[in-house]
Amino acid sequence: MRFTERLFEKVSDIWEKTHQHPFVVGIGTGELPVESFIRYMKQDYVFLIDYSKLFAAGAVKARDIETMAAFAKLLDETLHGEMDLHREYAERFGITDQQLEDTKPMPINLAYTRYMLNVAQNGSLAELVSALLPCMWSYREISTMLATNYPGAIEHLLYGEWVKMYSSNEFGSLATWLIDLLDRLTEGKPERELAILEEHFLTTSRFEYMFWDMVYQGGEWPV
Ligand SMILES: Cc1ncc(C[n+]2csc(CCO)c2C)c(N)n1
Repeated sequence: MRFTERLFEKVSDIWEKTHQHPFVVGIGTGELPVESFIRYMKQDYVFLIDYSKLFAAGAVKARDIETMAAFAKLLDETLHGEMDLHREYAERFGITDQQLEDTKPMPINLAYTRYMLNVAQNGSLAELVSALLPCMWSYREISTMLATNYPGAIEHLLYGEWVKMYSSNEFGSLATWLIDLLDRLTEGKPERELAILEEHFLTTSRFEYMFWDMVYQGGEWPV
């Protein structure tokens, strides 16, 4: 069995729970309150600033030029492709780029990015990829699930662009590249090392769920 198949099984419960989360379902039905989506966009924008640094760390840790170049492409894709989507949405809501950048991360957002940045600083390339992969892979699963289960989702005036971008083949292939990379990096690795990678994958899958819940519930600091 490929190592990533084992990972997929490990997180099946939390990913299933994510697919049923009212925020995710609300994007599909189009019934998500717009204030929740604005909160998500702003939090996600600052999330992506930190997240893109993980790709820079991946380029540093890579052992060959091809892998370095692929991480550099991911970095560029996030800062331009994906964050353009957020900037376009923000413009529709009358939010400036500066306001987006000045967003203060909520507790779960901060904990999630600090967890991954810590792995980026202290762990191996395989650890880094295990920690950052649920973000990319779970979005591919969520957006293709939404496009299949809610055929109108892609045309929705507000949330359609979101579903379209994340369910695109281009985005899907970025996740596939990382999945294949992790399988290559873990070939022949001892169980003691694999268990650490599995733990990172489960932890950040849980953070993904908590991120959706944070932007749905409010998720602010107590005072
Ligand atoms: C909390 C959160 N988790 C996952 C993603 C999805 N995502 C982040 S980077 C990337 C690929 C390259 O841009 C993808 C698909 C997100 N936006 N926000």
